[in-house]
Amino acid sequence: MIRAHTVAAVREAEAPRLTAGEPLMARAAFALATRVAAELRERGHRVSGSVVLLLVGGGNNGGDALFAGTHLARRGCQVHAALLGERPPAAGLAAARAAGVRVHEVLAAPDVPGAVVALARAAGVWVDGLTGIGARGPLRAPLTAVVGALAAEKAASPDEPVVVAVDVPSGIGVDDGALPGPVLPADVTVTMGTAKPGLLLPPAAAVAGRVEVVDLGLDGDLAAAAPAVCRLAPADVADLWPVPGPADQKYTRGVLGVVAGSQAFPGAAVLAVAGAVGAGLGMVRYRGPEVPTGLVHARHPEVVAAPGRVQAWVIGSGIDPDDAARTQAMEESLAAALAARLPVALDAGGLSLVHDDGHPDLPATVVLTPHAGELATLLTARGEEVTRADVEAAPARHARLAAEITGATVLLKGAATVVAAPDGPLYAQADATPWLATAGAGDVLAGVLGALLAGYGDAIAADEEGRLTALPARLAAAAALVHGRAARRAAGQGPDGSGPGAPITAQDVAAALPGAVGALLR
Ligand SMILES: NC(=O)C1=CN([C@@H]2O[C@H](COP(=O)(O)OP(=O)(O)OC[C@H]3O[C@@H](n4cnc5c(N)ncnc54)[C@H](OP(=O)(O)O)[C@@H]3O)[C@@H](O)[C@H]2O)[C@H](O)CC1
Ligand SMILES: [K+]
Repeated sequence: MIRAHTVAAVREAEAPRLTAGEPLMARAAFALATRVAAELRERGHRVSGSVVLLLVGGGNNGGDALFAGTHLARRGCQVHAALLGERPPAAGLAAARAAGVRVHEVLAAPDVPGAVVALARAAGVWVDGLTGIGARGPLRAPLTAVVGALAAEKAASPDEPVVVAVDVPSGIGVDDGALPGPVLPADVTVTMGTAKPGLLLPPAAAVAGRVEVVDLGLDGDLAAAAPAVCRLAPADVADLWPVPGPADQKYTRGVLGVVAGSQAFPGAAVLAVAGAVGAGLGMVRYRGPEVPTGLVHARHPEVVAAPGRVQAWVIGSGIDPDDAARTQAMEESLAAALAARLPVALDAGGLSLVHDDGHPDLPATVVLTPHAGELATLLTARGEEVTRADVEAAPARHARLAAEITGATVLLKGAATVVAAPDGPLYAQADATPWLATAGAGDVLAGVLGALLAGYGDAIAADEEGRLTALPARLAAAAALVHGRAARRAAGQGPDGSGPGAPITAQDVAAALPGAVGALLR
């Protein structure tokens, strides 16, 4: 699992070590230089003779870049430092000059962006050491223009320069993942001591590239600080996955009640059920009208269409809130779940059940699964004037707001999926593929989540002391990881999303679930 800590937590962890004179910056700079050298080699370039450009800000972020440039110069790189801070870090500058780094006072140039781009055109690696955790707000002039010009140059360059961000891409919202202004997208972010929330949270996560965490020896101090954002890795999900044993039967594996689909949208019933059975569970009880029931049975004859004991519910996929009969069925199953303290996934039309405070203080065992538009509608219905664009610009903040207002856990779907509960860390999962943006994919995800909730349903229902209140959020993040991995698998991409992929349908994703789960458990 990747754990990300806020700027305040990092400062607090660093302070005693800096006071004790620990060489944190030296460690950081050496690791940064090592990564830059590795990037050169991985692209078939010799380190010696390669041209590296340092973009140097006025603080210690720039200091990291300068000391790293010192190491690279000593390894034979031709290193250029563009000084872009009013007061460049003196110690780093002296060390860089002594090692033969060529220093350019570009702030004195009549055309600062032009001067930087001219240096960048000659360099194979650009090291973004403008601002790190000390940045306040969007980048100020002239960095805004410099970064904009470099981003355009990178996009247009046939040579594909590598951008390595120091600690964070300069200008992102370090603690909230916002993109308040222009940022130079990184191929790799070498982050010091611990990951930062902005490297995992959308939209900024999309410009961080591959994140490499440098061990500065802060783990002990940071362990005391609860992480602000977590990202589950496959191994974490494998540890969570309810794998059956010899003593298991369908009720110990988990039975899921599915209230999805309607005469108007029968397919959603098939897809939600397919997501559940593909993820693996004891049994599905499908509750719905004749047409979707017939379709479900045609593809999943093992599904039971009769009422009975369940350990979790999926409610709402493919249901229009204006459909009175289906809305009544949704209300009844939600009421039954709450009365029995069973976990629930509320998807699509099911979200309308929390548009008013008819269910005040929902437990965190209720997991809402909106996309940005549905979350904007929900928040607006609950008195927060919010648009889809607002949610997309700050997904984590709005997911947390909805969790606080409703009491439920919120899984906000998107290119990166954010999970927020009223308490505890945010989760930010980036396991999907753009091919997953296809009709019905959300229905399948609801089924995967339902299967996981059913697997833990009895334990959650029996959890009087609240020891498992953090579990639904973790299961939601796990469902997002498996759903994304199944989509990559179905699209013919690597587990890391590599490769161009190919068109997939929601059913392809469901069909790839057993393989994706099996790959996790290996
Ligand atoms: N603490 C340590 O020894 C270690 C730090 N690490 C690295 O250092 C940075 C944090 O360094 P810090 O000096 O605290 O701050 P930054 O360098 O990130 O940024 C401050 C400089 O940036 C300017 N600034 C601030 N906001 C903006 C903005 N919106 N636009 C443009 N420029 C901005 C600021 O100028 P001021 O005039 O506002 O002072 C400073 O010049 C951390 O990220 C690590 O990279 C080591 O890695 C570990 C040890
Ligand atoms: K930076």
